[in-house]
Amino acid sequence: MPPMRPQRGKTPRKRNGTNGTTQDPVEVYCRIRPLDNPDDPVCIKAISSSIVQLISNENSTAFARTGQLKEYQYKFQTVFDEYTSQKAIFDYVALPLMEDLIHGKNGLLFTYGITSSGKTYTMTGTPQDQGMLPRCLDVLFNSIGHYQSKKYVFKPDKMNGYEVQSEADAMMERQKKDIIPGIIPGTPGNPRKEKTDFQVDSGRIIDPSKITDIDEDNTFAVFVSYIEIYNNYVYDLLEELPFDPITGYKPPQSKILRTDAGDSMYVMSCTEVEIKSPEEAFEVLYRGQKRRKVAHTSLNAESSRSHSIFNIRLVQGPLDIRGEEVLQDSDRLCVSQLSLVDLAGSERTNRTKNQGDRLKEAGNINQTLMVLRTCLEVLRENQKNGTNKMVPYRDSKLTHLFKNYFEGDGRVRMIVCVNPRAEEYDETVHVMKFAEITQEVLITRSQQVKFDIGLTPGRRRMNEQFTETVAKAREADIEPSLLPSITYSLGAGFPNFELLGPDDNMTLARLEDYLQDRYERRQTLQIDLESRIDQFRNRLVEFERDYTRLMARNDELENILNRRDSNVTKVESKCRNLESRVSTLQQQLNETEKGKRELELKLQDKTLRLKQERSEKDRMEKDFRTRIETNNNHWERILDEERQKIEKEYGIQLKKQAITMNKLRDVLEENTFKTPVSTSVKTRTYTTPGMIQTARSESDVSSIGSIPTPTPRNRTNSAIPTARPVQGLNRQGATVTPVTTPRSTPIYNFRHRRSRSNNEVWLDHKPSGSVALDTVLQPSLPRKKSVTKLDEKDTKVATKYMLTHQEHGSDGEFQTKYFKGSVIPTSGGGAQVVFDDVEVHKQTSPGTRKRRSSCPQPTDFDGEWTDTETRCAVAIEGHSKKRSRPSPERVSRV
Ligand SMILES: Nc1ncnc2c1ncn2[C@@H]1O[C@H](COP(=O)(O)OP(=O)(O)OP(=O)(O)O)[C@@H](O)[C@H]1O
Repeated sequence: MPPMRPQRGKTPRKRNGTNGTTQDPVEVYCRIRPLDNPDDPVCIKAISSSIVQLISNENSTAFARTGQLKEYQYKFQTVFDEYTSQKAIFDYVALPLMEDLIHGKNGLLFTYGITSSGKTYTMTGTPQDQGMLPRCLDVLFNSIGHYQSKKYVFKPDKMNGYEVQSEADAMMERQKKDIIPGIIPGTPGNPRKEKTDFQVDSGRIIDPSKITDIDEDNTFAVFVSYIEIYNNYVYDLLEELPFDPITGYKPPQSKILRTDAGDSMYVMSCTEVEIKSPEEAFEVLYRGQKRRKVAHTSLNAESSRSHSIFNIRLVQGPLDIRGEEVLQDSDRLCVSQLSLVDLAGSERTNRTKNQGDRLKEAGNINQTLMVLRTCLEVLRENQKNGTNKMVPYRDSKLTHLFKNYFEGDGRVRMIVCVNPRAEEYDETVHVMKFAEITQEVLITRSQQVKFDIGLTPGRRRMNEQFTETVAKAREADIEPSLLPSITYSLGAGFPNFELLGPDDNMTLARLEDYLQDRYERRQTLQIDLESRIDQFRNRLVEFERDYTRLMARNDELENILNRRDSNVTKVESKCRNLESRVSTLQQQLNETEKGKRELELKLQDKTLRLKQERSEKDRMEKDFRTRIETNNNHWERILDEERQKIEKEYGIQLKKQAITMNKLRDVLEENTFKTPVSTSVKTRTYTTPGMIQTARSESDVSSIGSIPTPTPRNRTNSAIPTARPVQGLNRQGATVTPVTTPRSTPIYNFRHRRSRSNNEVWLDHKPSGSVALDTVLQPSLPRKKSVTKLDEKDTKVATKYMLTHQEHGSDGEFQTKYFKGSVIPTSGGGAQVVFDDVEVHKQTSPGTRKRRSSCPQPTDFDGEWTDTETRCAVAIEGHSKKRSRPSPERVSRV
């Protein structure tokens, strides 16, 4: 690499023409902070040294949207789990940036994450467990140690650069600023020193790391500045605020960003404090922190409400040729800068419940982070697609200030801080996505800075050695020039040999002596040097031999170590796999148990409902039975009443008939006329089987309005005995039991018998209270007159008579009986009804109905019913033509 001139002291500068230069992605690290309560569920865990696993939960938005639990894995440069110490993180992340700083390169380290994820803790830490920032300061001062320049030798030029002052000027300024104001404590030039958290007596543990690879021919000065970006305004946290005895300190004014001559961004008139020790730096840090906007929120007791930027600037100036003083040339200065940025945490206002100022702050914080994200996205897109979209750096102060870093003027590292609490899942997903984008942004690698300005290297050492030797010689009262082998100096400067004239032999002799002396000394030094070179070469050979041996040994050990490391890695990855499997299984077990519990609950619920249904059914059944019983009773009572009424009427009629008969008998007796009763009875006997009612006499028929209720029959069709005399045949029509009651023999006038043609007129007698049936099967009465009460005149027009009677059957079903008969006029001018058919309609509930088998059982019928012909006839409403004899009781089942 060609030697480079150190750059002039500026903040990172945009480099043009990055073609051909190496680019590195932004290095992103992930740190998972420990839980406040170790038993809390987590949403993220490290599954290897570079991979984290993010797992959603039932409360997450993703689960609410998809109903599924999701798992994502994200890869980082390195993942630091909750057990990683601050020191380890510093060594890994910040120490290389410190090396860069000392080697003249710029760096940007920022912490990013949601509120309370440990950003401030990682950046600052506590005195007992310091974060990146105090450790950086420790390491810096450990490294530059006594190579520091005297105070005020380097001086900020207020335009983002530095000037060099002579030792004398610097001393004057020291006296003016530090020594004189120090006599009067508390004056503005020397603010009263305040004890800081990080002071040694507070138990602070100094980080012992040191960077040894340092250019000793340079002299160093450290400057720090501390700014914050609050609500998109830049404030200088180290600014001395003007004090008014009445109103107190004036509020700070926001600063503006400017571009310097080299196109680099800087905060104009920002205070830069030169510090000579870490303690001085902590004092400054503490002073700034007191001014920083921090507030209590529901998620963090001390939540940063602003983005804070702590800049460490290292100014390096080369020593002069003697290695004594810094070269008085500002162009030879090299300034490098490390910016340590503690971003404010992104937060969702619905979670923090912030109001007023806090809400406004949160809005600004989120806005700035959003701009940062957009800038990185555009940068990535430009780099990937070769486009040249404008990156909106100017949309926020933060991105505007760090524009140069993203355009390739220093190394950029980010620590993504994560709070593993399960509740933080939704926000952590966004953080992870941001980290993913950031890792894809490429930054041009800074080139190595060489501090070669053409002067002999090792000047400082030589000068120190010389000064030391001279001091020793003076102590021993020896002329330093007499110690050539030690001092390696040709002596004091060339004396003033001014020739007074061409004959000034004395001066010439002195000059000759001087030159001789100088030549001899040179010879001596030469010989000494050669012998030293020989010695050195021998030692070098020895070292080389040792080195080769040690290298071989080192290789061996490294191999062993690598093997061990790989074993450890394997075991670790196995452990992690097992752990993740255990947790997956545990999760499955939990889910299964949950499902089981739910099913058990459902079962209990169903059993309960079943019980309720059963009890409801029982109750309904009981209710239904009670209603049937009540209905039965009701109908029985009505029928009873009806029967009694008819009987009563019938009794009256009988009495009347008896009187008439008596009168008639008297008349007959008087005329000595004898009626052949038995013969007439015989001739008037019906031959129709199934006839269940006989007319008694003409007077009986004339009072047909009180037709008696048909006599119920038992299964064998034998009439159940009633009080009234009945004459009829059994179903077979074999047995005729004529009633031999001479006085009540009905007179049947065959001349009045009407034909059974289609001109039949039915008298449909439905006593009031009959229930209308909506069944399919209904008696077929083509022409009919419906009456609820029988009137004598109705019998004059009707040829057929049908009485409807409804009751509950033996099985509890509702049945309707239709008693059918022919209305036959009597010789006396009245009418009689001869019942020749009974139709029974039974109505059964489908639930309780017994299903008939397709093949009828013999027990369902008796007698003639079992033959096919009869069975067919049964199914037909009306009368079969083939049936010559009407059955006494036809049963139509509905
Ligand atoms: N690695 C850790 N070890 C122990 N405690 C931690 C760790 N990280 C964070 N904490 C603790 O968590 C709390 C919140 O941390 P911190 O203030 O650093 O969060 P933050 O991300 O800076 O939040 P904000 O963005 O609101 O400022 C603090 O009390 C801190 O001590």
